[in-house]
Amino acid sequence: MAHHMKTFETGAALAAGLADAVASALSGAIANKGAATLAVSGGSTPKAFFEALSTRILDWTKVKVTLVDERFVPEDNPRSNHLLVKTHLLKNEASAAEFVPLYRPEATIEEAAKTASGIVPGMTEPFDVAILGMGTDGHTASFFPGGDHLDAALDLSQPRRVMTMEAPGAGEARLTLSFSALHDADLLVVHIEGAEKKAVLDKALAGTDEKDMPIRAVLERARTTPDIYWAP
Ligand SMILES: O=C1O[C@H](COP(=O)(O)O)[C@@H](O)[C@H](O)[C@H]1O
Repeated sequence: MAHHMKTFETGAALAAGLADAVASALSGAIANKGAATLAVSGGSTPKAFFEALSTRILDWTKVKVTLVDERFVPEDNPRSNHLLVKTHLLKNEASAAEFVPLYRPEATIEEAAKTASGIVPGMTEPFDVAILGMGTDGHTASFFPGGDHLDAALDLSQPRRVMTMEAPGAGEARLTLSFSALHDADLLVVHIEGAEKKAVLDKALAGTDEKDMPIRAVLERARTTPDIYWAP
């Protein structure tokens, strides 16, 4: 499976290195076409990276930020990925960025997904940067093993869109970008930390069943070769 492995000695070094790479990619996109798009993941892993990226100097007024996936909960819920991004990324230099949330206060999650599909960046052309995480169950974005819409979410013939996902391991119902909206980002990163996640990655790399470990779709079929950022 094609990928570029980028290993760092510490989480702090990884956060700085990834922030530099993302800032450079965003600046390049702004120089080339006047604007840039960034999709980021939630969870516990990205906090230090977000803090580092928030200090990088670039024209953040030209950057649209959205989420790779989100729980169907409002922004003030402690489990909201929007809250995480607001707390750790949308500050310092990056406070000038425009954030476009996946969550919409619609009556149903299906309506929220439809509304978000018409608003969030990355639905008409590839993201400049997409940062994926990975759970210890091998999920990425909200592509969970056993997810009710997993097949459609991983189907690259499907349009770029925001989808709904429910799965036994997901907790709340989820909103997620489709794989078709993520796989061709100009810079595609999988950010993982710790020995446990490295073992999960090694297991994913050793097999092919995407339903068992959906991260394999990224490792095997993404048009952009992913950079895997890892620190112990
Ligand atoms: O549920 C989620 O988990 C993954 C991984 O999170 P972590 O806490 O293990 O870093 C994350 O990539 C995803 O965005 C999030 O919704």
